Amino acid sequence: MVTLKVSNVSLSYSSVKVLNNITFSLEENSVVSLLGPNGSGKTTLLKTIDGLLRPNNGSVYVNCKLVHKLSRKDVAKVLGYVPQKLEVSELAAFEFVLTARRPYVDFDYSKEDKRIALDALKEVGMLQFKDRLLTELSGGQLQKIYIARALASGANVLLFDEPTSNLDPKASSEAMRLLKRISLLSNKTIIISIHDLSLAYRYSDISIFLKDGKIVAIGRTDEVFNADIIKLVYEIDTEVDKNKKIVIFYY
Ligand SMILES: Nc1ncnc2c1ncn2[C@@H]1O[C@H](COP(=O)(O)OP(=O)(O)OP(=O)(O)O)[C@@H](O)[C@H]1O
Repeated sequence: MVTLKVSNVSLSYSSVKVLNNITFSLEENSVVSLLGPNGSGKTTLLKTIDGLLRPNNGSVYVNCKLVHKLSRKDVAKVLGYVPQKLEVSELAAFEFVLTARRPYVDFDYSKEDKRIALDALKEVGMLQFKDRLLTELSGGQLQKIYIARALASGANVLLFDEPTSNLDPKASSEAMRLLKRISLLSNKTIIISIHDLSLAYRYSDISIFLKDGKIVAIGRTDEVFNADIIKLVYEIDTEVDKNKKIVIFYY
């Protein structure tokens, strides 16, 4: 089932066009890598999908609903956006994950809300850290708590802006494995903006390559990931090793 449809989206900051006629549809149970050099428009596209930025042209639909017509409360029920810079407040992990239930709450969180938050913490393997303050977590642990919060929101389209950028190699692959598992178990569509080509190649089902605000290539990762596309997008020489599922760079 198609969960996200981006149709002819263009967006300019002042007079500079940053997204140029972006069109694609995604289905549930998929991990999607959003790739492209610095400044190619990845964050702008994620924020536009989340309704934080309004496109000059085109539309974004989630579960067939036009995102820019929804209230922020209703957007939070269908889309979870996790920015690159994770904010750290003086909340315990459980309290923070519970805030994902705010759009559903009139007065106070229900037993069901609390159960959903605990289940999400369990899902990401962080139940034992539920009472730990966010300020006292490592970068990898904090990323997992943010993933738990996105899960607890009930949204079926989750957007992550460079979730691995501050993580060491082990924590990065753990986070990607977790997102992959969640997409399969919970019927989510997960878009991840990412610079690590090997992680994208190994863990994503679909890849979207952006350059100068345009889609250069989109399709199944095993079909679109090749040295020619990477050269076109990043202007570097690589070899894509299909057996080891890694991208080797020739500097
Ligand atoms: N608020 C803004 N006002 C004006 N220009 C902006 C604004 N935000 C981003 N830009 C410009 O839009 C372009 C796309 O930026 P964006 O952050 O979407 O790229 P990106 O692909 O996410 O980059 P990176 O990989 O470095 O995070 C860049 O040229 C950037 O300078």
